[in-house]
Parts: sequence; C-alpha cells; structure tokens
Amino acid sequence: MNTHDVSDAPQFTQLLLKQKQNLRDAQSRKGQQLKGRKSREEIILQFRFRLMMKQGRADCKFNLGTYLLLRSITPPDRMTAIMAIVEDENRDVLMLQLYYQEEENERAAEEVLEEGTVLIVKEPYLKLMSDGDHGIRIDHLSDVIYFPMYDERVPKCWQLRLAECNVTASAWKAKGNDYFNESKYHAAIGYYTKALDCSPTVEEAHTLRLNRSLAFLKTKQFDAALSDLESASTNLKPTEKALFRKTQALYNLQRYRECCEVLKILRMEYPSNIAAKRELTRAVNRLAEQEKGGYLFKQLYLEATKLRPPHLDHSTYVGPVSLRASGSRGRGLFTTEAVKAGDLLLCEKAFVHAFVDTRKADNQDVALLINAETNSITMGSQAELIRMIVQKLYLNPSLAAVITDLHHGSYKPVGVSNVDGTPVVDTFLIERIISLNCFGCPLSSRESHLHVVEDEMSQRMKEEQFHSCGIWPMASYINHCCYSNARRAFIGDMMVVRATRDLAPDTEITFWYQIPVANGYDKRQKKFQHWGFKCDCTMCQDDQTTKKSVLAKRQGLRADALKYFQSGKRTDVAKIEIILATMADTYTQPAFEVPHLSIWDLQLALTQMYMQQKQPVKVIDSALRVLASLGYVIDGGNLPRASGTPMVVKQWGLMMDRLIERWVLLSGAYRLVAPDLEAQAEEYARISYRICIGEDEAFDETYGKLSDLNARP
Ligand SMILES: C[S@@+](CC[C@H](N)C(=O)[O-])C[C@H]1O[C@@H](n2cnc3c(N)ncnc32)[C@H](O)[C@@H]1O
Repeated sequence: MNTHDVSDAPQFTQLLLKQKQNLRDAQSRKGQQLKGRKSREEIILQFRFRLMMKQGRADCKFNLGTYLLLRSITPPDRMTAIMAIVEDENRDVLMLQLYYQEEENERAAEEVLEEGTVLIVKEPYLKLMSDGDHGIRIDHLSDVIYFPMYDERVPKCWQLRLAECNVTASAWKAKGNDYFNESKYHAAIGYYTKALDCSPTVEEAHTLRLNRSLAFLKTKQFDAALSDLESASTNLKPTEKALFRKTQALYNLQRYRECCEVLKILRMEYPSNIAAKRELTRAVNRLAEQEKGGYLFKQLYLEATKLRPPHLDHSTYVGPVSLRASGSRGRGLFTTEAVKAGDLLLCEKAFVHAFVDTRKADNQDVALLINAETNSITMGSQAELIRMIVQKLYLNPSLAAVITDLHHGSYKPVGVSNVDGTPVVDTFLIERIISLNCFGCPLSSRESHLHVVEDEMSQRMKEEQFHSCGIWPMASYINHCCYSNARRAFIGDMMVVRATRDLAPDTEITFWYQIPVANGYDKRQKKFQHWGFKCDCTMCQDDQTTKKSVLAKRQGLRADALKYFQSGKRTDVAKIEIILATMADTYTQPAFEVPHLSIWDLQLALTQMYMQQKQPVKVIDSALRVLASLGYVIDGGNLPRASGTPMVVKQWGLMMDRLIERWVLLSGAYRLVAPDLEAQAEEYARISYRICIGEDEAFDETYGKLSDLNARP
C-alpha cells in the first residue's frame, strides 16, 4: 500500500526473470555434492582479499543436509550479511553468510561471528554466488546455535580454554561483568547464564539474574529481562534496581498499565528516585493515549520534525473498532458504536518502521526487494523491514503472534514456534507478511499534503509512493474498498485512522490500498492482483456494467476538457462546463450512489479558474459540484438561499486531499456573498483536514502558510 512498486518497469522485469531462472537452476541442483571446489588456502586467501576490497554479491541457493558443525577461521565482514570463512571438523572450508542480523551499531559483526566462533547450522543452504563460488546462506536466525568455547559439545580440537571448564559461579559472573563493562552484552549474557548453571547461592543467583536482566535490556530482549527480574524477586524483596529495570522492560513491551503500577511501588518505596518520577509521568501519558486516545497531536508533529528516524515515543490507541470475520475478505475491522466523520478509529504506533530520509542525496537506504513467487519488485526499505521484524520477534517471542497472525496468503508457515529453547522465526513468512501488509508512508501526511496542494493539475491524480515503510498490525486488518469510509494519515511512525463518513455500529471499516482513479475497471483491478482480490464496490461494479462505448465516450470528453484546461483561455470555460454536463449524462446512477470519478478533478480545476476570475458565486456552485461528484449530499449550500438556513453535509462522499482546499475556498466565497455560511464551511474544512492529515491542531498554521487561498490571483 503506497509502496514504490516497480514490478512493471521493464528494466526490473528482466531482473525478476533472471532471479526466477536462478531459482529454477538452484532447485535442479538440490542435494548434489559440491564438485571442483577451490582449495582451503585459496578460499581463505580470497575471502581475506575480499575483506580488504569489500566486494561480493549473492544469487541462488539449495539445500545441503540436516546440520553442520562449523568454526569461523577468519574475522567477519559485513555487507548485506555478516560473512566469514568457516571450516568443519574435516577442515573443509566455505563462506558463511548470516542474514538479517542486528545492525553494526547495535551489535558489531565481531561480536556475532568473532574468529574462532563455533556454531551449528541447522538445515544449511548452499548458495551459488554470482562469482561462481559457493557459500552457506542463513536466512532464519533460529537456524544457528552458537557454542561458547567452554561448552563441552565443542570438538576437542577446537576447544581453546579447557582449563576454564570447572570454574565457579562467581568466576563466571566476574567474566560476565568484564564483558558487560566492555559493552559486549551478548557475551556477558552467556557468562551469567553459565554462572547460573554452576549452583550459585541464592544471593549469587539473585545478583546474576539482576545483572543479566540489564544485559537483556541493553540487547532489547525485554521478555527475557522481565523473566529474570520476576524470578530474581520471588523470594527476596525487589531492590530499587530490580523494580526500575522491570518498568523499563514493561514500557518497551508497551504494557503501560503494569508499568505504571510498578513505578508507583517504586515511588512509594524509594521516594528519592528522581528517574522513577520522570518515568511515571511518561508511562501515565502513554496509558492515557492507549486507553483514551488522549494525544497532543501538535507534540507528535514536533517530535516527527525533530527525530531521525521519526520513531515517536507514543502508544497505540484502538478506538471503537473490533476484529471480526468479513466473509470472503477474511477478517476485517468493524465499528463497535456509531461514529461521525472525522472521529478517531485508530492511532497506531508502528510495530516496526524503516525510514528513508528523502532529503539525503545518496539514497543508500533504498533497496530492491524481489519476490519471485509473487512476481513483485518493490523499491524502498522493505528489505530492512524484514530484518527489523525478524530481530524483534527473535529477541521478544511474546510479540510474535502480533505479526504472524497477519494475513499471509497461501504461504504455509512452519508449525513450531520454539526449538531447543530458541524461538523459531520464519523469515520467509515475515517476508510474505510484509509483502501483503506493509504500508509505504511519508514523514508526515501534512508534509505530503502540502506537496499535493502545491502541485498543478498534471500531478493531481498521481498515486503517492513512498520509500519509508512500516507494519501497523491493527490497521493491517482493514480491507480495501474504492468507495472507502476511512482514511489513514501518518505522523512519523504513528498511523492515524479516522472515519470519512458517519458510520453506524457494526459497519466494516475500509480504506484504499490504492487511491481510486478514473482509468477504467481493468487498470484498477490490476493493482489489487498482488493481494489476490477484485474490488466489488459500487464504483467498480458500475465501471464493469457500463458499456465500453460509453466509457470510451467519457474518456474522449475527458481528453477534450483537459485540452481546454491546458489552453487556459478564459473563453474556454463555457466549453468545459458543457463537457462536464455531458460527461455527467454518461453515468446512469446518481453520484450520491456511485461517485463520478471521471468528473471530480476536472470540476476541481474549473473551480480554480473561477477563483482566479474572482467569481465567488461561480466558485460556490463549482465547489459544491466537486463535492457532489464525489458522493456528498449537502443541504443549504447552494445560492440563492434564504439567509440563516444552515448548511449541512447529509452524506459524506469520497475524501480526497484537495477537498480541504475546496472547503477553504467555499468559506472565502461565502464570506463575500453569504457570510453566515463562512464559519460552517471552515468547520467542514477542518474536519476534512483532520481526516486527511490525522489531526487539526495545525490547521490554521498549514492554511495560513499556504497563503490566503482566496487572495490568490
Ligand atoms: C492487509 S490484508 C487485510 C486483512 C485480511 N482480510 C485478513 O484477514 O487478515 C489484505 C488481504 O485482505 C483481503 N482483502 C482486502 N480487501 C479486499 C476486498 N475488497 N475484497 C476481497 N478481499 C480483500 C485480501 O485477501 C488481501 O490480500
């Protein structure tokens, strides 16, 4: 949804075909033995040389067997994957590539695959690389088990520090502390764990769990930190540190109510703890957002402007909606009570959000993601999104279901969630989930709205495509409908979903996966192929049942109108009016039942012309026609009218960004000829703004900045 899909671009289609051929070739080699391999020395030398030159590319893979016991014999290199040369017990060597690892600033490659690391690779895939060499590719984090050097299972010939095998718990703990102090938290966790296995005293075990919990917090393993803190305090009174760490884990797992409760205890028991006071305020704010939708949207905007990546410290609010079955559409979100146009349905924090800073010229964060099974190629940060989700689920298994429950089409996930105490994260499942549920997003909808409004006619109907993207699990349950009743907006990594119409209880909420444009039924449906459905909304049905000759006539009239617009002659206005009236006659159903998609943007441009000609009465008539063509039913807005009659939107139609500006224009035009309607039109402008941008606290600032529209020449 709003991602940069380049599946149909000829230069990328070739890439997809090549990738598919590679996969077919790989499949045909499945189970074969390696032949004609280079010598051990040659492979090591080449890798060390590569390490210096920083080169290498990947292409295809096939299955080797059940598991391999390996030891790395070179320092690691980091490219897309972390790589090193590994040997088995027979001293055969190959390149090992670990994909979807933490970033260098989170965990150095040296810490993941230090020279001498011993590991087991489950179900290894042997990959033929583009340079003709072979490598072992690991896509699933849970396919690797690392053995610390002190582990008895490490083959004798590889054990370096046999003398350490009988060390006491306190000696292991001291080693853990050393690693912790060097910020090598994963190694520290390993040593604390070893110490806990060496029959520590109750006090020792308590300290070890406390120490390990901090290392877990540092490595974002919040589940494990919590579990340590809970078992550390079963017999003993929780210490100040333990309580504080518990609040950190709970906060990061977005368990704000529990977090507040622990913080209150902490405040009571240790009143001088200043950090706890600050944290309590923060957690209370998150709870108010989570339970009541109490957001200070201006604050959110400020944060989105300053933070890079724009990952805001705010929580998710699920409004009056619930997840239910939606017939052939699978599951969907439904209203649980009546809502008004503009009401908040969801304000969701991204589960993960991969940001591409469009102001940076190098575009280094943009990558191509090719899916040979779904025939799709996207450009953006989706590959990074896979890495982020895989990591987050691997580190915090309690969060797995939030993602794995999402729609994944025909993909059959593996049936186990845990092997040998390690969580199983199926990277290919995550990839499929991203492909069907990911949203492309701007830095903020306000920012992209300003572009839309400042663009001229040629840009108006362009689908917005973004390189930043994220997963918002709750919003992912919303199905598509061209004639939708909700819209999504973004403020940094927060998605705001509001109703675009008044909705009765138990109404299914829908929004656009792709903005509906007047380019015909087939072209519209093609965009949904990727998700495997056809839209059957009233507009799509109408397009399908309208005779081809009528559609062609409509297209012809549209082309004529566009020509007159381009000429920009004042005298052509009358001709455009006639064309628009003739186009309206090609529809058999009224716009309040089936919006007239071919007309609204032309009418919009006509309103602009009337505004430039300073004809307020015409502006009012034309702007109301724009709204009517999109399905709005408005009472009391047309002229002439009896003063004092209120203007009421009886039915809301399709919500397009540019309608905000039309309402602002209407407000300005009414000021001149029907002043009692000015405020009413402005109120509708605000509601429309709130829907499209997510909030209306910055409405005055935005429309002030756009200059006084009514004063434009
Ligand atoms: C992002 S998911 C939406 C939630 C999904 N219905 C579920 O059960 O989890 C997208 C999938 O929903 C279904 N879907 C969405 N809109 C639909 C529509 N208008 N008609 C039929 N199926 C639709 C398609 O299977 C699509 O691949």
